[in-house]
Amino acid sequence: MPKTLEGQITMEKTPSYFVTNEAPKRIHSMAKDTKLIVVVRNPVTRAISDYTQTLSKKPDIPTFEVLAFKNRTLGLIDASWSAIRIGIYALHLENWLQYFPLSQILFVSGERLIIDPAGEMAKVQDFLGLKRLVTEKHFYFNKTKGFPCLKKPEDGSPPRCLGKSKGRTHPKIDPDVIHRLRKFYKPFNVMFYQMTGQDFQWEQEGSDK
Ligand SMILES: Nc1ncnc2c1ncn2[C@@H]1O[C@H](COP(=O)(O)OS(=O)(=O)O)[C@@H](OP(=O)(O)O)[C@H]1O
Repeated sequence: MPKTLEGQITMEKTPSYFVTNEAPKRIHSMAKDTKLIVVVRNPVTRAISDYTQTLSKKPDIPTFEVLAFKNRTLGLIDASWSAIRIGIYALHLENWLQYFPLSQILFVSGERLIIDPAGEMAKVQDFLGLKRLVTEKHFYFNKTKGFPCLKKPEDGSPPRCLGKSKGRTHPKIDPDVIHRLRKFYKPFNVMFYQMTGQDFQWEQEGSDK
């Protein structure tokens, strides 16, 4: 970590911290006033996205449908597969709440981040006690990329989209498998909404498209 000067905040991004058992205790013992930001998306889409990322590096892995089940005939989901386990957000959050109050954690909706990046960034800036400097004018929707991209109107620098590995097309997954995964996640999602006081609406039709 670089030294943080007066008036500065230091930020660090490691997605795996959220699901690492030892992380809350370690971060708390380092700085208990640390603010935490977690971007969460529909766990079904998250699992497919995770698989898509692995597949791009290891094209020979079994299909998503095969990996998702311990026993497909019995409909038994393999919750030990990391792509699935990571999406059990309530389980991971419970671990963090042993060390940090909810007020120190901001949950950003991954879906809203795509639909309304400026709106989600306003929440992030408020949470960090920053002036709302990043606003609507810093985003535009890039039709080729299919996602919002960033521009800096102040200095005239070229717009910037996230890299090729973000926003890839997902493979088509058997609808029955999607259905079973939705059912699997539902109680954990409901628990997560209760714990956070936020309804992410992942049960709505089409939210995992
Ligand atoms: N603006 C913008 N541009 C591109 N992609 C965007 C954007 N906003 C959110 N997303 C979604 O971010 C997903 C990739 O993030 P990751 O969590 O995999 O990133 S990281 O590996 O943790 O760095 C990525 O998931 P995939 O679509 O599965 O690739 C995107 O859906």
